[in-house]
Amino acid sequence: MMMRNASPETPVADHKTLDAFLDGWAGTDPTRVAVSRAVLGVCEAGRAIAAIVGRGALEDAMGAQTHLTNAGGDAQKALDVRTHDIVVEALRKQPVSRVGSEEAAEEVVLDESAPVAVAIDPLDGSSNIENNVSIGTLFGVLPEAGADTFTQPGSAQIAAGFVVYGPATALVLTVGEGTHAFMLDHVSGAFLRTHQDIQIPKSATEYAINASNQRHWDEPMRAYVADCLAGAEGPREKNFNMRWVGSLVADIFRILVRGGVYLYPGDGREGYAQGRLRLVYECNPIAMICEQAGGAATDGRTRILDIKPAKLHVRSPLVAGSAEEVERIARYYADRPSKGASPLFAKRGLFLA
Ligand SMILES: O=P(O)(O)OC[C@H]1O[C@](O)(COP(=O)(O)O)[C@@H](O)[C@@H]1O
Ligand SMILES: [Mg+2]
Ligand SMILES: [Mg+2]
Repeated sequence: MMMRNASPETPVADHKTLDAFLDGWAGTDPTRVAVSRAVLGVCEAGRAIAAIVGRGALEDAMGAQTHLTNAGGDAQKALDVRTHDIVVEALRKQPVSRVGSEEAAEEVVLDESAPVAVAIDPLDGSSNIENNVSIGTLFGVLPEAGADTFTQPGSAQIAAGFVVYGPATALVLTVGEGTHAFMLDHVSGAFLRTHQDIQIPKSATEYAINASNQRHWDEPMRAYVADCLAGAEGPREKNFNMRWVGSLVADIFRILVRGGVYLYPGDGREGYAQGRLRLVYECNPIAMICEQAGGAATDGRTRILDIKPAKLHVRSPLVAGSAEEVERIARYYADRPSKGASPLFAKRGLFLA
């Protein structure tokens, strides 16, 4: 992992506690104190969820279908519903006005006099719950703005992060001053900083996409991936590797460590015109984390953090990770019509290298 200002005076893994980090950032500023407490609330929930996930199939309420669906039309699994309840109860103890959750059609109002709100995906990577593969919790902290709270653009976020329940339970966090990672010490219960001021490598030789949807993708994405697949003999003149965990948090953690791009374009399947991911509690937190780590995030054309959501559960395509690669993909979108596949367009990729 590359570190900004790395030098003998700047430790890369100072093991500072999350509490000390947040105290240092917040000081006595009332909004920052509330943001810090909201983050600590998510982490309290994260500790509880990590303990459940760590027991795997020994736990009852995990990957079983509930026969319920969420606002996005996804079938809810037992752990989706259980983690929603855990995060809401943890945030109820903090100065949080409302929670906009993937697993509740309407926002959950807690205390309208509180200064900040939390947008959250309580359980990211639901298809991996029963597979013993990393899953996570994704969140953004927004200023309270009444009925308009969750329709603020992502640039309004004061903090964003995710907890990934993998071999280690890790918190990736930004409060607008770089992106940092903390590992959960399961013995003490503390989150300790292990990655200070993460910098995503600018260029990439690895991409993450669900390639089984290739025939449904829009034309710019098809052309981009075709050029990557052509490798050293193609217009990019270098070989690419591909990884797809199927849990956004795990794919982004890898990109923070070694670079690359995460891709979920709009596609031709019914309901997928804007891709699969939700703007407010998935794309926006990831975009702030990536930008604060020197990376970038767009919907292919527009900076994610500039998009004004029409409502809480709207979807958005996502292109996130290494800055130069995200910019290159934006050129594929700028140079191509948004619809229609043609071998001519596939060739035009040659001119974009
Ligand atoms: O199943 P697909 O189409 O490959 O999509 C996988 C993507 O969907 C997600 O699972 C969506 O998140 P949820 O699990 O919270 O619905 C991402 O974590 C992941 O990157
Ligand atoms: Mg998710
Ligand atoms: Mg989810």
